[in-house]
Amino acid sequence: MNQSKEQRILNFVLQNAVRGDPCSVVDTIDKYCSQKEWAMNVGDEKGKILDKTVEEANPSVALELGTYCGYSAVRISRLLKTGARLLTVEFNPEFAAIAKQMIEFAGVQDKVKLLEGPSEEIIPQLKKKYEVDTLDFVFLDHWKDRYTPDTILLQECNLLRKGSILLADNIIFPGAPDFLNYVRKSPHFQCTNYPSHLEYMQVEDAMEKAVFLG
Ligand SMILES: Nc1ncnc2c1ncn2CCCCCNC(=O)c1cc(-c2ccc(F)cc2)cc(O)c1O
Ligand SMILES: [Mg+2]
Repeated sequence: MNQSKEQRILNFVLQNAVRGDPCSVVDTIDKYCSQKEWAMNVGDEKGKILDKTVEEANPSVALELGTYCGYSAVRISRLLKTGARLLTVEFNPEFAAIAKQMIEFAGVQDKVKLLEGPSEEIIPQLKKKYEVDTLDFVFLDHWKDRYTPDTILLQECNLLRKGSILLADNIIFPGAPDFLNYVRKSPHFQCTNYPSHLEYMQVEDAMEKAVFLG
């Protein structure tokens, strides 16, 4: 049975990156996906915006929606302080299996908890089942039409606190127009737009930061 693209990306990392070195895993995925096969990792240009936002948030507890191959989970967790943790949610079991191996190869498995399932099921479980009080940082990179309902769900579950930072990928391409409308119109969020480009392409894209005001 021929391999999936995600399996080919993982194999390229296992053969070319340095085990236990998150930066080399991130760079190796970018090398493969810019030279061999495009894939929907956040990529290095938007990844630098992600890095800056994670450093600004300096989170004790971070949530990622949409793990895919684990590129941004490795990218985020490499910046976390001692004792801090990232919960990352993946709906697709094949992607989750690849991401698990990617996270372990990068050596960040002690900082990352991979949760398999749809975001709308996992989010209501975070407090009781995953012992979360509030989230300091949330990276939205899953189904674009889930950004708004999940942002509302996070508020309903009291998972945000004054100053919680949300960062959303793909604001322009594929686009998340209802999310943009929702957070920019809401008195509960202070928004900032970061123009960029679609990963590995010269197509316009952007990220939106939305700080929860309580
Ligand atoms: N826990 C959960 N709950 C719900 N859905 C969940 C989930 N966990 C995963 N998913 C399911 C998300 C599937 C991937 C989401 N990301 C995307 O769809 C995405 C697409 C592009 C793209 C760009 C140009 C093109 F020509 C084609 C595609 C780029 C990106 O940066 C993207 O993030
Ligand atoms: Mg994305």
